Amino acid sequence: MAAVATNTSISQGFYKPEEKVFCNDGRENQLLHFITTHPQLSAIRNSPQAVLAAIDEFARTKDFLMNVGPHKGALIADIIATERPSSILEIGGYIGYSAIMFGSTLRNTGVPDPRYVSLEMNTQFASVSRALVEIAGLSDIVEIREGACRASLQRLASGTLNQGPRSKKWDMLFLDHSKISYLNDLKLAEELGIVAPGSIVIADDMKRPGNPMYSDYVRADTATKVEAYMPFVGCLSDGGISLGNPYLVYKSTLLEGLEPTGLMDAVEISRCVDLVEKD
Ligand SMILES: C[S@@+](CC[C@H](N)C(=O)[O-])C[C@H]1O[C@@H](n2cnc3c(N)ncnc32)[C@H](O)[C@@H]1O
Repeated sequence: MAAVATNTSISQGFYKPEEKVFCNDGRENQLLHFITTHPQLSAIRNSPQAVLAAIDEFARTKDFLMNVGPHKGALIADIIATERPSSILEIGGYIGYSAIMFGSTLRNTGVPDPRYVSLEMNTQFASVSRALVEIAGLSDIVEIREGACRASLQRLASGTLNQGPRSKKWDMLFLDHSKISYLNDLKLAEELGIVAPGSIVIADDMKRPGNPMYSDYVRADTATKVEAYMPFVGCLSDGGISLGNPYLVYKSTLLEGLEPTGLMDAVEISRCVDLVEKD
C-alpha cells in the first residue's frame, strides 16, 4: 500500500484563493466524495493527520475551503498540547477540519476523559463533518452538535446535552463562526458559566477581517466593562443579546499566523484569569 503523506500541506503550497462564493455550493459534498473515493482511503482511515492532508489536498487542487488551515491550526494545536485542557468547545465546525486537528491533539495529550464538542448550524456541513470525524477515528471524543450555537450553549450549560465536562465550565472555547456574533456569544458563554476563571478563549480571523468590538472587550479592564454594562442591567430582553459577566478578567494576546491561502491573519488568545468582587 502506498504511504499517505501526512505533513505535505505546508510544503506543497496554499489553498486556492477565496472567491465571492466560497462555501455551500456543493463543494462540501465533493470533498466527502473526494475522500471516500481516495485511492489511499484505507491508509487515510483512522489517521487524523492523513484526513487533514487529504482535506488540504482538495483545497489546494480543487476548491477553497474555509478551514482554520495547517498554519494557524498548528499555533492552536501547540496551545492545546501545552495547556492540556480536558474539554474543548468549538463554535463553527464547518466540515470538521479544526475538530479533527484539535480533537486529535487533545487525544494525544493523554488527559483523562477528553471531550471535544463542535457546534455547527448548517445541516449539510454537520453531516460532512461527522463523516470525516468518523473516518479520522475520532468519534469517541469528538461530538458534532448540529444547530444554532446559542440554543446549544444553553442546552450544554443546563446539562441537557450529556457530553461535556462535569462542571459548566469548559477549559477551552474556540470561536470560529460568524464574526459579528463572537462578542455576543462569548458574553452568553460568560453568563452561563461556560467561560470562567481557568478557561482559555481562542478567536480566529482577528486580522482578516478583524473584529474590533471583540478585541476591545477581551482586552478591556473590568472597570471599563462594568461601566459599559451597568446602564443595561435589568432591561427586559428576549435573550438574543447577552450582557456577559464584566467581572471576569482576561489576559489577552494576539498571535499572528497564516490563513491557508497564505495571507497573514491572527488569533486572539484570551485567558480568563480571575473573577473580581462586585463593589
Ligand atoms: C469559518 S467556518 C468554521 C471553520 C472550522 N472551525 C475549521 O477551521 O475547520 C464557520 C462555520 O460557522 C458556522 N456558523 C456560523 N454561525 C453559526 C452559529 N450561530 N451557530 C453555529 N454555527 C455557526 C457556519 O455554518 C460555518 O460552517
